[in-house]
Amino acid sequence: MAKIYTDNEVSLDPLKGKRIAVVGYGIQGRAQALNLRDSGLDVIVGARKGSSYDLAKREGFDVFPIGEAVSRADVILYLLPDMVQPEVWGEVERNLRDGSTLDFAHGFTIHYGLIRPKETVDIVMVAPKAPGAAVREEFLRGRGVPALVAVHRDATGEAKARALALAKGIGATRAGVIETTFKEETETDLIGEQLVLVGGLMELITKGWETLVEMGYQPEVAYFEALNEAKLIMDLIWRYGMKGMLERVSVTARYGGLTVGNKVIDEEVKRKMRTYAERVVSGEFTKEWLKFYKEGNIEELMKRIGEHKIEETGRKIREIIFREP
Ligand SMILES: NC(=O)C1=CN([C@@H]2O[C@H](COP(=O)(O)OP(=O)(O)OC[C@H]3O[C@@H](n4cnc5c(N)ncnc54)[C@H](OP(=O)(O)O)[C@@H]3O)[C@@H](O)[C@H]2O)C=CC1
Ligand SMILES: CC(=O)[C@](C)(O)C(=O)O
Repeated sequence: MAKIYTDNEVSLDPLKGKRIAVVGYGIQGRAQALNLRDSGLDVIVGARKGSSYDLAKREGFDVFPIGEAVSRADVILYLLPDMVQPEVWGEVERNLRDGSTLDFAHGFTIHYGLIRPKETVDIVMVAPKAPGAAVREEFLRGRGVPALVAVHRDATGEAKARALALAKGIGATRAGVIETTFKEETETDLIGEQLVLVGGLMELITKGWETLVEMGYQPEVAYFEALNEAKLIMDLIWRYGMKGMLERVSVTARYGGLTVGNKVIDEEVKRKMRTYAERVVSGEFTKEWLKFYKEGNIEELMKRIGEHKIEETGRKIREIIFREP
């Protein structure tokens, strides 16, 4: 069983008296900066001029150009998009102080050698296993989201203590933090988001919805069934596990789910999962993603699902379900 660090085992002391620069005030940057500040730590933000810069200012942070923020900090959270990190790296590297700690929320650029920090800085990772919105929302509820921590290089002799303190500062030790490596976090995160969390879920839901609609059922009924209720069932699995969920749905659903589910998501699906997982480990996915990032257009890819009929149905339903009271 992996060692899971929890709140009472971890101290913020390694970060006391240290200035933290959060570079990038986006999905993770904003959530982590707000949580760290609420935890009583000294936080500044590094951002380019634009909407994130303006938001960070509005939310009370001292905001600096990225290089200047880095030069002022002892601990730097490098929270730009993975593919952007190498492009901005020069401005960061020129301003990194010896003995500082460089933190990542995903191991991608270090694991694949896209950036190579100088020997005099720590390289650590605190990777929330959740979207940024949940990192903030759970923190405000007095809870936290689990995270992974890793030390790629310990130049200061304090790298792990600082990483665990960062995990505590964003609230992750309230849930639990597992120590890993940059390799394990990077590969499991890429595999998990492709096979299950993003790719797998989108396709399972849309193909379930399409099946119902093509059989002549109302799209809205199909949406309630295949998407809206999926979240509620997932909540049960999240809180009570698979068996706990089964104990909280009808006996008919229990039987149907247990006897049909594994015929739809069968061994052939699992074989394909393994194929695409190996593609991550071999580096083939990253090579393809690097090429697409340079030559392709992610917005074009987004259009494919954004224009899917389920989205049209969903927009209408969400306007009603989430209407202001
Ligand atoms: N999204 C998530 O929930 C999770 C993300 N992560 C990891 O966290 C890290 C940050 O990702 P995420 O928060 O999604 O990033 P975002 O896509 O939210 O972008 C973060 C910020 O980067 C800024 N930015 C984009 N391009 C540039 C540029 N060329 N120069 C300067 N600033 C730029 C944007 O500011 P502007 O407003 O100026 O465009 C934006 O605010 C990544 O390593 C990611 O893998 C890990 C777990 C979950
Ligand atoms: C939210 C999360 O952890 C993801 C899906 O891996 C990501 O956004 O990179």
